[in-house]
Amino acid sequence: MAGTVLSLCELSVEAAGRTLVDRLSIDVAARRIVGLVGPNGSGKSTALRCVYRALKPTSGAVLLDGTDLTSLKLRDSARAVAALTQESHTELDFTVEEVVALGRTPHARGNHPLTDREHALCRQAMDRLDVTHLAHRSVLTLSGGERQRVLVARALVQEPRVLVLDEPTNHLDVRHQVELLSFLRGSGLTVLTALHDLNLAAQVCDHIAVLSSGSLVSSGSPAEVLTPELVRKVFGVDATVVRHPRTGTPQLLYDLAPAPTGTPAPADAHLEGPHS
Ligand SMILES: Nc1ncnc2c1ncn2[C@@H]1O[C@H](COP(=O)(O)OP(=O)(O)OP(=O)(O)O)[C@@H](O)[C@H]1O
Repeated sequence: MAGTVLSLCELSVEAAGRTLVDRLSIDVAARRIVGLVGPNGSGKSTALRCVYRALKPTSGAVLLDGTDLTSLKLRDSARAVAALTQESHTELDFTVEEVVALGRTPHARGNHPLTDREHALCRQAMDRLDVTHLAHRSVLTLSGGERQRVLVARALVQEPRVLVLDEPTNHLDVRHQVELLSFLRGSGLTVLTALHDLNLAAQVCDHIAVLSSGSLVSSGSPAEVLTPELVRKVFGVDATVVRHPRTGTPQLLYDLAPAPTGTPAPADAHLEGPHS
């Protein structure tokens, strides 16, 4: 694909006698956001691990600007690919600003202190992720959502060619979910992200790839991919697709199983209580 920065080419991962990812091919074009969705255990994190080189594929390759990542020195690929992973955490008693500054490590030469430009980059990333007020706090004292935002800030200061995010909205309250995804959408970054929330994926992703049991089962624009048939087949859930009234992106309304007979209808439920 023209303008492709990252390509997963026929990527397969086998472990413990199982195929976890099966000949997966995905292209991520420059400045585009590609979402990887699928049920628990469908292979999303495993595929992403190959991109940030925590895992070596059994076969196939990950290409960055056409070059097989495994042919690059680890330091060079670490500069180019920043990752926020399920395992991203720090047990060290560092302050928030120290952790954010660690994003410059792949670019550092020897023990040089950060330049003025790098300091400005760190400040900007902390502002964007709304963690400036936490700058001097130990990361060990942060809530899950605060820590997640610090780790995204760290990934941004890396100035990567590609940003790989595994469930970046984990732990985030709705405001910070919306802020993070709005920021990503306007950032011009090239992003490959696993997301569980299909409605957020529809709003933020240019392209969605759906994994099921390690295989790509659908790929295209959110409107092409997020159909009731697909959601039923892959997730086993009935859903109605509506259009977001302002943006027109598809949004899913999930059908819950019918409530047992005798359960009050949700609209009336608030009438129950000590005063009713
Ligand atoms: N090292 C391993 N050895 C054996 N099986 C593994 C290994 N790593 C992952 N798996 C299995 O591979 C499958 C895919 O896991 P993966 O974490 O990639 O799924 P996922 O789509 O990211 O899931 P989730 O949505 O729950 O985060 C799971 O069944 C998991 O148990």
